[in-house]
Amino acid sequence: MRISVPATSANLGPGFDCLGIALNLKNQVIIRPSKFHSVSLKGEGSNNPALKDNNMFISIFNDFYYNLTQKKRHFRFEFFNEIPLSRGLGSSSAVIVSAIASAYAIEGIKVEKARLLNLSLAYESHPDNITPAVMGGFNVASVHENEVKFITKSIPKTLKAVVVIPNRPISTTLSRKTLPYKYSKEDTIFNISHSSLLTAAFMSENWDMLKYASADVVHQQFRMKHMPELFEVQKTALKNGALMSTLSGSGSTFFSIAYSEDSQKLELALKEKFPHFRVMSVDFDNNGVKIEI
Ligand SMILES: Nc1ncnc2c1ncn2[C@@H]1O[C@H](COP(=O)(O)OP(=O)(O)O)[C@@H](O)[C@H]1O
Ligand SMILES: N[C@@H](CCOP(=O)(O)O)C(=O)O
Repeated sequence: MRISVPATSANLGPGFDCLGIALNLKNQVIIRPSKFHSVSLKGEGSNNPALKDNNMFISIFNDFYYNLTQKKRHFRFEFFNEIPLSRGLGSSSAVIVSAIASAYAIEGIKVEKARLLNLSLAYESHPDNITPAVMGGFNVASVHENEVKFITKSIPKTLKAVVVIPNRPISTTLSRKTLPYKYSKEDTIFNISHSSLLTAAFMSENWDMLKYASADVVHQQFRMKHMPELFEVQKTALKNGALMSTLSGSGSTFFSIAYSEDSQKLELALKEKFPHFRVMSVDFDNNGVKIEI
């Protein structure tokens, strides 16, 4: 059985914990029953010993597999990872979603995407990464009475993402602890109105509105001040054709959207100015998690 799951960029500026989008940058895993437990890792994280000895995918998969079957079996796991760890591209959500989906799929049990999403919520309480990881596309997601309520919109091929990935990892859990405990009424109104405008812009494909609607005052400035070069990344992106440019999740990646015909110019400008960062143009993903038996 093979399963693939996309990277995700959460928040998109003002939509803290509720907006997210899926990228065609994927983790894949092949799982086969085996006499012994074994793991092979290629790509991102392959030189990280924790991923061999204490792998979050394997522990979530084993828990779900045991709860579903009451059996303990051995498997061979072959991981091919494209999503960098702890860079704000939803690596943990990708692991959670794909581990739960695999435990069901390997037993031939069908699980609806909405159910998979709600099972994933037990491991990540904010739904802005897990929803696009499951569904693909742009997503607005809220937790209402312990259930994720969401609306998905496909992204047309005329748009591309350009990501700038610094070498520095940032743990989402730690980064959330550095945010203010309280916000003023003005800042709250600012973010609610911008997040609503941004959602309407995606839904109506009014791409020229993204630049204004993607402004945020609740999290980016507090996170970016620990890596001030990111302010320069944002300025350079907006000067070179980005329709919007925001911190991806909790960082350290910076995420921009451009018309496909402008994305190469944007990628080159960012590569030239920030040669020490990884810069890539990436298509959007409109499928979400995919399972092949
Ligand atoms: N491919 C992977 N395999 C196993 N665990 C992973 C993988 N990718 C991420 N993780 C786990 O998720 C953690 C990163 O989560 P987090 O700080 O939320 O970063 P991100 O912003 O990438 O989601 C890692 O420290 C690791 O425990
Ligand atoms: N809304 C969350 C999103 C975290 O995304 P990640 O990709 O950094 O895990 C936050 O801003 O903390």
